Amino acid sequence: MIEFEHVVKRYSGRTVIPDLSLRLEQGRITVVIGASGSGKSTLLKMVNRLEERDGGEIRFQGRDIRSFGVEDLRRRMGYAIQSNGLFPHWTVARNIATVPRLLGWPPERIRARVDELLEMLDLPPAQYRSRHPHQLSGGQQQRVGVARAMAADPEILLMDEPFGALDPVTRASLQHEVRRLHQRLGKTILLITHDIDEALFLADHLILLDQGRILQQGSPQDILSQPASDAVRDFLGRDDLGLRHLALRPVSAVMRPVGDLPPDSVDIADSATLRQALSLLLASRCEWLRVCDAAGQAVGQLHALDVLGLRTDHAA
Ligand SMILES: Nc1ncnc2c1ncn2[C@@H]1O[C@H](COP(=O)(O)OP(=O)(O)OP(=O)(O)O)[C@@H](O)[C@H]1O
Repeated sequence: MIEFEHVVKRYSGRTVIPDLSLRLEQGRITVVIGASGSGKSTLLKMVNRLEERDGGEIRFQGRDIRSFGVEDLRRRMGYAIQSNGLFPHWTVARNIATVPRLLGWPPERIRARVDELLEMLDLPPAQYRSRHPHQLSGGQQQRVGVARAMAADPEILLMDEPFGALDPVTRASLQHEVRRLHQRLGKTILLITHDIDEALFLADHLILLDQGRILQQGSPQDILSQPASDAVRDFLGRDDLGLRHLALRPVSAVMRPVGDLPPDSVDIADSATLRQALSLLLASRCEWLRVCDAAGQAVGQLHALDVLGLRTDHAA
């Protein structure tokens, strides 16, 4: 859906992106991760032409992005940024309605869409529709920023560190929200972050950027299991590689059928990751976990060695 071919970008004669080629596939979450100054925001802004490239070509739906009117292009691409960019004197509803109003949607349709998005993002419309941004928490403001980016049902969502300014708990909850929305709506998303755990959690396709060049790209699993260089290993945090692997696998992938369990076993949700399972085992000092579904029904069980990928007969 978006292709970069030998793209070059310079600022005042200084090259920040020397030669970048990549593809963003339809319906996929592509995450670009890189250190500060590696060119992530520049890459993203070249997609909606907030920055113009100096060489190469960028295509959207097979056409050079310069062949679209800038306004048309931006309406087809939702844009959510770290500082959320909400207009302080406008209500939440008006902020979300920015693009639909520009597109001349009838008021009933706008109202229905605003309410639908507020519901989707866990902000009950009756309570939040008429508030102003300063009457919201940081996390709620970010949600409204995401709702606004999605309002006119864009073909692609561009997200520049959308949860950057949030505390870890709110950040984790919004990451889950984005995953859930993506599973439900199947939108193409390009998200930028410098947080490796966020990148591994959200990405279908991960691009590691360093000084405007791609160090490696692929699925999080592929990159973790086959880092292409020491630079990539450093990027992934050498000492935490194993734990990051565990964070990508759900307990349901390795659990055994329900059977007899010692009385001190502890419950874990079937949606939890092996990393969470390991943490729970360490904290509770038990050997066995009972895996339960959302209704609390046991659906399997897990021994500590299963979590570590070391299942033996001894633990059977
Ligand atoms: N408008 C500009 N004028 C001049 N230089 C710029 C401009 N915008 C960015 N740069 C430079 O281009 C390089 C890449 O910047 P960019 O903002 O794309 O990086 P980034 O990876 O998004 O960084 P961060 O994570 O800190 O936001 C940096 O060296 C930056 O100083």
